[in-house]
Amino acid sequence: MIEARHLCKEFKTAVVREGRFAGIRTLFSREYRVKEAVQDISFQVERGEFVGYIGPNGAGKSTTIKMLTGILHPTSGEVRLGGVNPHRERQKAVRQLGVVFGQRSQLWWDLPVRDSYDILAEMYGVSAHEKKQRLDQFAELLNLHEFWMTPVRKLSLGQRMRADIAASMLHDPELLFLDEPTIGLDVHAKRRIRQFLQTINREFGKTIILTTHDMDDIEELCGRVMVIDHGTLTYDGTIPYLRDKIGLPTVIRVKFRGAFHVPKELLGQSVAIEKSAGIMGLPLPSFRVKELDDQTVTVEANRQSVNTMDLIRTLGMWGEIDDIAMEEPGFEEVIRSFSAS
Ligand SMILES: Nc1ncnc2c1ncn2[C@@H]1O[C@H](COP(=O)(O)OP(=O)(O)OP(=O)(O)O)[C@@H](O)[C@H]1O
Repeated sequence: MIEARHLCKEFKTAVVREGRFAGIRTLFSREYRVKEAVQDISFQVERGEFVGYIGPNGAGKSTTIKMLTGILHPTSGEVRLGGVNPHRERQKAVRQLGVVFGQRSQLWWDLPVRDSYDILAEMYGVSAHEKKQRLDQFAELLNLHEFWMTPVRKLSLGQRMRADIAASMLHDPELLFLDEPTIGLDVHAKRRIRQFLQTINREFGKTIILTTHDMDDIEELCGRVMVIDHGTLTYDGTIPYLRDKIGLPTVIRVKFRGAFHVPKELLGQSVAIEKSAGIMGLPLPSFRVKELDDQTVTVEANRQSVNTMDLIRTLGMWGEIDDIAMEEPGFEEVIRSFSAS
């Protein structure tokens, strides 16, 4: 559905001069600074995928999305959306493409929401019957009825986002690009938008690319995640694989029944697991005792190197285990650690 081949984007900005008449001297300056915002990015997205596109501020996410949607011309490289080049065949590309920028609305500020849909339907050649059918469906899924007749400028941020997402889907595109659609929204509004996106992906088979700083969005919605940093793609795969690759420790809380004994000197220390057959020359797998109280011991272990059953067996030697809870590292932590590494 999407094919990006060796995409690059450079921005040239004039070097700002200092001192007297700086503004005028800058205007006539021939000195430029080149920013390589996106450097040689290639990937493919299949029909029906839900892909998260994430990275730190200034990494190049919006620039990539703008190139994919045909808004920005790449300095070099090529994009194909369902076989169509969005820069050369703009009209054909926009028919199969919906775009939502969280920071900017595509609706008419002073018109009631419903009127904006009438204009968009006219622009995209959507028949009255199709428009009604789709709007009925979206109105129910996104609860648009509550602000149907309200001018866009009077909508809350959550309402505006819902109205914008419905607008982007009015011509029934196969592909939806969303740039920060949940930015600034409360938990309730985020949930509603996530549910809608899930429905159009799973039930209607739409392909979705989502850019967000909200890691819960990514974790709840995306089967695949692409990480961009300093303009280059640093990861492309699933979330569990990314977690494994980083190897952040899993936190394991063990509650004991009755008396148990953990030598106090082990607190904060690494404890080796005496497992059956270690590999010659390699250190024994270990875990770290993080906290200790009357009933529970909290330990950290890297599940890449530690077998959970071996770990539980070792903890079982300290007392009778009543309950075990495991906490995987949060996705945000995984990404932070990935970018730092
Ligand atoms: N029109 C432009 N002219 C010059 N530099 C630009 C332009 N647009 C973006 N940049 C620069 O390109 C780099 C990538 O910007 P981009 O907006 O794509 O990042 P981003 O990952 O979307 O960031 P954020 O999460 O903060 O929105 C940044 O260093 C930015 O300053």
